[in-house]
Amino acid sequence: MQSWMIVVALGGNAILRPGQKGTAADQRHSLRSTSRQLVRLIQRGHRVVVTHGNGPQVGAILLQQEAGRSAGVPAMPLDVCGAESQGLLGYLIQQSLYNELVRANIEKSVVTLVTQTVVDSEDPAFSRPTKPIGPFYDAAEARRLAAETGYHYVEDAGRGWRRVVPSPDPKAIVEAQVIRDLVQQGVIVVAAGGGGIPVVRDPEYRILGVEAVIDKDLAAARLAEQMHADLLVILTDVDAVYLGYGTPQQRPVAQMTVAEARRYLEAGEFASGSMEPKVRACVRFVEATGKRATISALERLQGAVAGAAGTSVVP
Ligand SMILES: Nc1ncnc2c1ncn2[C@@H]1O[C@H](COP(=O)(O)OP(=O)(O)O)[C@@H](O)[C@H]1O
Ligand SMILES: NC(=O)OP(=O)(O)O
Repeated sequence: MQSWMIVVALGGNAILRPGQKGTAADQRHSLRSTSRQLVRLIQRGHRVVVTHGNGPQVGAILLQQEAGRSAGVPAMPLDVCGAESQGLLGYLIQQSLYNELVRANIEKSVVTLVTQTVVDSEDPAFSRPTKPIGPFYDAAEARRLAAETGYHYVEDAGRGWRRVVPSPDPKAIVEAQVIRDLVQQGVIVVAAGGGGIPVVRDPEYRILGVEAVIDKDLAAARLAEQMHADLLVILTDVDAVYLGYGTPQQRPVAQMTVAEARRYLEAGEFASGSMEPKVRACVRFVEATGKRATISALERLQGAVAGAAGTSVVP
């Protein structure tokens, strides 16, 4: 049996299902089946690093900051809210994985690491917010909120209007080496949640948090690259990447080379803000390492790792 180091990026539906409000119980419930799938990988001898999105959660934490203002509670900036979301989700994932490991009679430690991701302070993304976070609003409500707060709202993939914040490109994961050391020791690590807390370097090489939310798929690719992972797995709510998605001619892609993926990206086959960053993340990882990356649904995780389900991106 091959033992791979695998970075698994969990999509939104691994934590919250459509129609759920986002209570702790909702998130615990969804995470139970997610953890079962991850533990099956561990049973097969793979070493796993788990990363996850935070869009709904960091948006909710921001709203809680604003609600607290009237009670005189100081509001925290977006980087601190990102750190809070790593703690919130890391705790739920870590506990859920722990319980599934106990159920499977596997003795392994699980830890969550508060993780920082270096971005470029000159990244043009800072003046062009694109990352949707928090709840969905109807158009009128979004217009009212925009006028009231000065925040930016956009229509998100036909699902409603959401606040958008800057999303700079992740350059490096500050804690990558310690994550790798822990994984080599057999520890299951939850890291770089929400793409990691965005930080910039000053001329003395110190780091400082900045107000943004990083795309978790692009950050997962950086993490996988820095960890020398054997495989990057991006889990979402579709079984594969499709060409002609949403049209009567749509067809799943079982495998694409980096060159083919680039051609499809240029042709606009993948919606920006959803499938486009996932494919781009895979291209980055495969190009940098010569290894394979795969995009699939949570329920197909075992098949996707084996290369028998989902969409594989290969050199
Ligand atoms: N070409 C495509 N093939 C498959 N899915 C696509 C494509 N283009 C856009 N999508 C959309 O991408 C969505 C997954 O992106 P997103 O919701 O951002 O993922 P997650 O929250 O799981 O990270 C799918 O539900 C699908 O509607
Ligand atoms: N940070 C991030 O990409 O979160 P979502 O996947 O929830 O949008």
